[in-house]
Amino acid sequence: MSILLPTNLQKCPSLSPSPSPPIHSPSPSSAFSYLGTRRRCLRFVTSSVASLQSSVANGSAPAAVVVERGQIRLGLPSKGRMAADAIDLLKDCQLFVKQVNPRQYVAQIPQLPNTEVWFQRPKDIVRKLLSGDLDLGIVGLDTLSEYGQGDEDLIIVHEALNFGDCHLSIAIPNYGIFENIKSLKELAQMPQWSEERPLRVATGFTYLGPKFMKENGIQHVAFSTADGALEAAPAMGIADAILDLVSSGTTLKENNLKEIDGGVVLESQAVLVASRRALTDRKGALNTVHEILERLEAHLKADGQFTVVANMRGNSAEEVAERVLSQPSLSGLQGPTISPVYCKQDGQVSIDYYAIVICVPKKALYESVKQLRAVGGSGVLVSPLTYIFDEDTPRWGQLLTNLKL
Ligand SMILES: Nc1ncnc2c1ncn2[C@@H]1O[C@H](COP(=O)(O)OP(=O)(O)OP(=O)(O)O)[C@@H](O)[C@H]1O
Ligand SMILES: O=P(O)(O)OC[C@H]1O[C@H](OP(=O)(O)OP(=O)(O)O)[C@H](O)[C@@H]1O
Ligand SMILES: [Mg+2]
Repeated sequence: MSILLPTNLQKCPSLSPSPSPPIHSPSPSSAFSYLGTRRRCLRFVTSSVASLQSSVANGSAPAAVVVERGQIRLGLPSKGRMAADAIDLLKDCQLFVKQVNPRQYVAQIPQLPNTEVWFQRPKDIVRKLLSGDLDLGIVGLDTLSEYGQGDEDLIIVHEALNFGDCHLSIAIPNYGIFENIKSLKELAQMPQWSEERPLRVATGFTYLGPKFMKENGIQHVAFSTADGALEAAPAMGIADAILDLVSSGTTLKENNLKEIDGGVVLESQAVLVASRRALTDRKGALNTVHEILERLEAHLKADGQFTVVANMRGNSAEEVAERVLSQPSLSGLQGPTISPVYCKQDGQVSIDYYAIVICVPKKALYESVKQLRAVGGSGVLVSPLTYIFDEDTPRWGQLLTNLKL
């Protein structure tokens, strides 16, 4: 298996041995002061030339010490598909990112006064988490996996932010020698591939691609890389297959390519990621992550649910509860809330109806309405839910365990 790296990386001057640079001691200063030589010097404090070389080769930044600074830094995608959705998600959590104009790369969230937002390309968010220049970030799992390369410093705090859905998948032409190939196994077993003439795969994922092929025992593979429009590579004769992100599948279809069984490397969506070092060593980082996580969980949990209110005739709250709970989709989050509906008839206050309130998953709405009707429910009102704050935040407990706190 071989990887054809872009020539600029092969010739990168940082890959050749160089004398040790001077060591500068870190000093607290404004965010901007770390963007120049000072940060590069700081990195050398903990990075040997050898580890720096390997970091440069795999595209990640070397590990750094936690430099003191007043603000927690959250990296958000500066452009592309994820940018607007990330800001919208935070807005839905009542965290309003105040960006004066789209070309300004730093912004504030008034609700989190100790936190500043830095807009960066998704892959740079991952690199800067690793180098200690960011503490938290929102990126796609694909980008995190490719550029994070399983680094233990990266902790996924929330793995399903509900946007940026796509998968990383191998695709081959649906014509010629590939016409009847339907699976990765069949692709690997084609007699065409040998040491001298490997299966040529074009991809931007030069870490995940070879790793996946190795894990699947596929030997005769060579990777080439490009920044985009990879779907053209097979028709141009540059590659036999591609490994790229797919969401609607339109680009593959329009370029006469198909996915194959066993060819999905990764299912991806946006995730909230943090630097372990920042969470354990940076004052305030853990509190910030707790608040963001609580808001995210409350919003995302509510996002999949409707509140359903209905009236039901009955003799007592218990009797109505039994009828409601006899239906599989009507138990709500903890059970239905049932309250008497007071009516005045002939000067007398009586209770003939009970109001029931339940939360139902959006996908189960119609089924729930049918079940409500089946047990005598009427006047069904459905409204969206904004937040569900549970007693505790499950992911927070997992995070503390992960951090051994
Ligand atoms: N159809 C899709 N194609 C590519 N990415 C997608 C798709 N659907 C969702 N995504 C998500 O959006 C992320 C960002 O994609 P986008 O193309 O906007 O940025 P980028 O590729 O990192 O930047 P650039 O293309 O400018 O280098 C991807 O890493 C992935 O998580
Ligand atoms: O399944 P689909 O919905 O068709 O989406 C998949 C395409 O979208 C992305 O390309 P992008 O638009 O980022 O262009 P690029 O290839 O130039 O990066 C990705 O690299 C695929 O080419
Ligand atoms: Mg792209």
